[in-house]
Amino acid sequence: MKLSEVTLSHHYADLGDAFGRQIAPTPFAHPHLIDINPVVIQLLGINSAEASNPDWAKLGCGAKLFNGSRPFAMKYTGHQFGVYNPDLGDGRALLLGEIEKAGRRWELHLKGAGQTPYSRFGDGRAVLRSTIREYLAGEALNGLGIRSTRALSIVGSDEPVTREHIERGAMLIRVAESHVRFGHFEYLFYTKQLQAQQQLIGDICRRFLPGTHGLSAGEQAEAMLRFTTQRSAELVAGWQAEGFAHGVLNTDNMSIIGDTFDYGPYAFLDDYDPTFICNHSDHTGRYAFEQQPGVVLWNLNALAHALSGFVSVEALRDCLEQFQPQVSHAYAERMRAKLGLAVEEEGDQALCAELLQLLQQSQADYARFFRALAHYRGERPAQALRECIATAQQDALEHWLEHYDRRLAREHSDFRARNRTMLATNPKYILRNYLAQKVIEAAEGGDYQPLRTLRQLLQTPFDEHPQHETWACAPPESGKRIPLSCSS
Ligand SMILES: Nc1ncnc2c1ncn2[C@@H]1O[C@H](COP(=O)(O)OP(=O)(O)OP(=O)(O)O)[C@@H](O)[C@H]1O
Repeated sequence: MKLSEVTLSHHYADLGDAFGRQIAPTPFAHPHLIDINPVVIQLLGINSAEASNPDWAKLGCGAKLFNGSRPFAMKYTGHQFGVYNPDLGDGRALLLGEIEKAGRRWELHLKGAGQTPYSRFGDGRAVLRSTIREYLAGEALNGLGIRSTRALSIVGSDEPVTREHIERGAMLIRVAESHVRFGHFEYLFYTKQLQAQQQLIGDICRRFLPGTHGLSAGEQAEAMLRFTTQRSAELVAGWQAEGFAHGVLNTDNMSIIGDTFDYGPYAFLDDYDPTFICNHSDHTGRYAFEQQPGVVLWNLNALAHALSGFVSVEALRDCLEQFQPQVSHAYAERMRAKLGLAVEEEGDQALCAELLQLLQQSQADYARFFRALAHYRGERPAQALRECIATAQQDALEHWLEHYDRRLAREHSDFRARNRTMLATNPKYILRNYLAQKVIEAAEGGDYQPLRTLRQLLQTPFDEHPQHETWACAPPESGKRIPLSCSS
């Protein structure tokens, strides 16, 4: 499809006034295209050659609208750091509409598009820094097989936007199968709009749970909660296995379809530190890395409560009780794959726990250790692994390797097969904070090539790219733990 042939439909705006307001974007005066995502272009069924279409700069900032576009600010609320906030909604983003491709409907959401009725005191803008971070993170998580929103484009401007410093405004077209958050249901529940809530439950069911067609409102609400619980469990298991800390797991940042949603002060772990807090506004560690499964369950409780007009307490409880076993199962599966274990055994959890303890005590780089483990073939000394581990923990490493050797001996595959699958499971390229920072600084100076290179590497994070070896390094001491705030 050519860009000029793209026509959006907009089922969400058709749901009615209870769900938000139609509102025009406030475009940039002098927009320029910073990057267009070739993978997402294809996903949407747009011809690859259209990547060079000059219209993207205008389309990516609302200066020109896609055919059929009906920019719409969605109303939602949510629990932020455990406290209910009734004043949320799309304060700087607009749902433009959706494109259907191969039976899937992709919504386009323009972030940074100016003020809306839900902006409160905000300027409705996003800055280049946070836009790049969101753009790259969506690709990084997708590349690792973890559900996430993605982005189609980044458009920059010369418009000054005041944050801690003066920065430049940018916009991003976010793409997801749904932008509905837990907070949408909380809003309709706390404002006692149960009929509208039923409409939204029906809408999610129609799109994602076709088997629920014809069921009662209560049955549909329960099916939706089961679906969201399962998806959220898989999601958080993926984060824990790949070392991703979200940083702001408020219920307005929780997607009903289990996508990673809203990238603020997130970080991938460098050293394995389960207590890691990536958000410097999180003084109590509510959203620390190791707290994520518990916090996601807390959020699911908030969602369940919001559905209590339709579902009995017993059924809600039953749904939520599935969460912990679902997380354990999904996490164990991912960790077995990371360890190169095809067969499931009872002692695997202990093997994994022992390793994580070793990595933590050693302050070892999480991603690099697993990548090195893929090349391990029982050699002594296990030099590449020893180099990942602190001197004081070398005996513990030896002990763990003996355990691992015995375990590998019970696998059916040989080294070559294990090496191949482990290299396709343990990424070589990680979106480390210092890399994102490097790319942002280049972009702020007008050089977008590092951004495009890193985006490409993250889209195929398991492949070797010898010409880009430096992007696969662990950070220097000075690049670790760059503190980030929510300001975006
Ligand atoms: N610059 C801003 N102008 C207006 N509203 C804003 C601005 N920044 C954040 N908000 C609003 O504050 C609330 C919380 O913001 P948060 O940072 O969680 O979301 P966001 O990054 O703006 O958007 P999303 O969750 O869609 O990714 C939301 O209602 C959001 O729309």
